[in-house]
Amino acid sequence: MSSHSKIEKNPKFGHLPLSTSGPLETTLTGSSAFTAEERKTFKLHGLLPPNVQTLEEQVRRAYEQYSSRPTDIAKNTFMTSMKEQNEVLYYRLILDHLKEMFSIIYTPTEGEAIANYSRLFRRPEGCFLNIEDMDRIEDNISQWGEPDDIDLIVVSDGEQILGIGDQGVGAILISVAKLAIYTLCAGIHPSRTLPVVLDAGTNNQELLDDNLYLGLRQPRARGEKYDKFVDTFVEACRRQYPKAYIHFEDFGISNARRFLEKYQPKIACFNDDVQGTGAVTLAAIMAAFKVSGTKWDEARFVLFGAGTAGTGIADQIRDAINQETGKSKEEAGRQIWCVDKPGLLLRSKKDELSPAQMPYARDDSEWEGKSHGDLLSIVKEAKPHVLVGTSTVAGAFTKEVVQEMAKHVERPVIFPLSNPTRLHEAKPQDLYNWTDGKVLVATGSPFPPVKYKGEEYEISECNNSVTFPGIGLGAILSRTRSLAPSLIVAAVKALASAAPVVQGTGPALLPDVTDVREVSVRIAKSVIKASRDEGLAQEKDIPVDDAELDEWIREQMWDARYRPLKPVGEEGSTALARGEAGPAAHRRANFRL
Ligand SMILES: NC(=O)C1=CN([C@@H]2O[C@H](COP(=O)(O)OP(=O)(O)OC[C@H]3O[C@@H](n4cnc5c(N)ncnc54)[C@H](O)[C@@H]3O)[C@@H](O)[C@H]2O)C=CC1
Ligand SMILES: CC(=O)C(=O)O
Ligand SMILES: [Mg+2]
Repeated sequence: MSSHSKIEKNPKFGHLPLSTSGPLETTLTGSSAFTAEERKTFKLHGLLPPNVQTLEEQVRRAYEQYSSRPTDIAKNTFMTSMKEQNEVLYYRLILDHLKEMFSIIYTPTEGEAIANYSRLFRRPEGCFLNIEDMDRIEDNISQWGEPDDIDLIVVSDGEQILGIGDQGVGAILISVAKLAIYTLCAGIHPSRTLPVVLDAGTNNQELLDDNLYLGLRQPRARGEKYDKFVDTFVEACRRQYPKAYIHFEDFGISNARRFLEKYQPKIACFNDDVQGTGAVTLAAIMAAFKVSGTKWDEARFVLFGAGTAGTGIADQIRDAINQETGKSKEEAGRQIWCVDKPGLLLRSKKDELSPAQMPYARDDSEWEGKSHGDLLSIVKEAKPHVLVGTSTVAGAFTKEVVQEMAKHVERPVIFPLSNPTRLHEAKPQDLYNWTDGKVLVATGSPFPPVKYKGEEYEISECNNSVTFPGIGLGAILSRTRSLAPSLIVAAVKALASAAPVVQGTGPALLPDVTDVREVSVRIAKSVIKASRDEGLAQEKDIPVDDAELDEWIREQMWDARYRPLKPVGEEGSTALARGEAGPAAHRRANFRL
């Protein structure tokens, strides 16, 4: 069997890096939406009931089936099967019910699916690499297509999945979910992507003891062997898919930033937890300050949980203060108080701090005679305008802490960002109640609207899913050689310019998920321009004119609709659902279990 989406000539732009229109060559067969002509061409009569349906009718039926599933995890499993059967229908169904389904295919429900991966498993989806088979990495990677076929690789080693820790091989599902978000929110062609898990073992005893666990049953590798594993993977990607942009997701605290610093200058890569989270949080803070009138030179920030995400956020805030006020980065860092397990980060504890935490360690002399071991004491002293949680400590923002903060600032900005929902540092409803409705809040996972004094307030979702799709789209279309920090700054500015918007009764600090496709265009445009200005863009045909650039981006965004099909005429094709055909789809379809 062979099927692939060809790179086409567009009448206006000529060659386009991504193909999103025109007929697909395919041998794939099946689905009630095949036209009468296609049924004839592909000899489908007798394999299908006679009524030809539209995609809209299929969506209606699929939505009824979805709605009949009794629990969120059952809905998630249904959607996983749907994706296997018909990718176009899967994406159309979600796009038509984006707000409702986002939390089913992404956080929080995807976290549950990942934790139960080896029990819910039906079919493998993605590329499984393991540390004991290092010699085979290049070969395994090469099976997913020709060098031009893959634009985007999402990879995780599963050590710190969302806030639920080490999930071993189940991490494949975070790579799969992030890629689905790329397609939904930025129109990245689903067949030109590759989800990867790097299985280096696991330290999750429950998984090691589970005889159904599908990953390597051994402790997580560290040190030289582990680094060689990641290096071998990156080098194999560079050789096999030289144009692909690599997104690192949910690596552990000791590795995430280390690899970002190692690879960022050399290749087009991105760490979502460090950079994506930092970018979306900064944009939400900028929007909040437009509402509260807080000035950057006086703003104070307490960041609770100074790990991968927390220090990524700290860096973005520090750089924003530096840009907005002209203060040095060192001076800017003094407006930020980072708190971790032992309390405030202090210089005297430097041996216990990571390199990412070091710039934020406070001088001990500032805190002589003052308590700095708990959040309440730190809030009392620092009097922050902004309090962000990336600690995985549910309920850490207590009534006392929040009310202490509200004593010192008119509009406390509070972002409990730990996922999944059950780990949030506070619930938005409580934050409203405790601050007389003055809080400006955004959360890591979706929350229903808050009811306060007879009004309803939408809660903005401050999740890196608002930023990474647009950044990725910009990086891919410009074929940026690397994602320099200035490209992230460009993305933040584009996002911040889209908020706040007045939504119902209150200001939304970030655009709603239903607008995120438009937001992605905006972000991608900024990233592409920045890449070109920095001399990093390898794509030669980027339009100079703004309106044309907009059109050029939109032309290359994949949408969930059926494209005409034409046969490639190979013998022996099997009956498969009608979906998008491409090399990755072909590999998925070819599994025999
Ligand atoms: N909303 C969003 O877009 C994102 C949210 N997150 C969430 O942030 C959380 C943290 O993720 P990562 O930074 O990747 O994990 P991490 O493990 O790198 O960082 C967590 C940090 O919290 C600290 N911590 C743990 N208990 C604490 C306590 N009692 N007091 C103070 N600090 C404590 C840990 O020592 C660690 O430094 C997760 O729940 C994750 O889902 C992460 C990335 C994006
Ligand atoms: C959203 C995300 O990337 C996380 O919670 O890890
Ligand atoms: Mg993550």
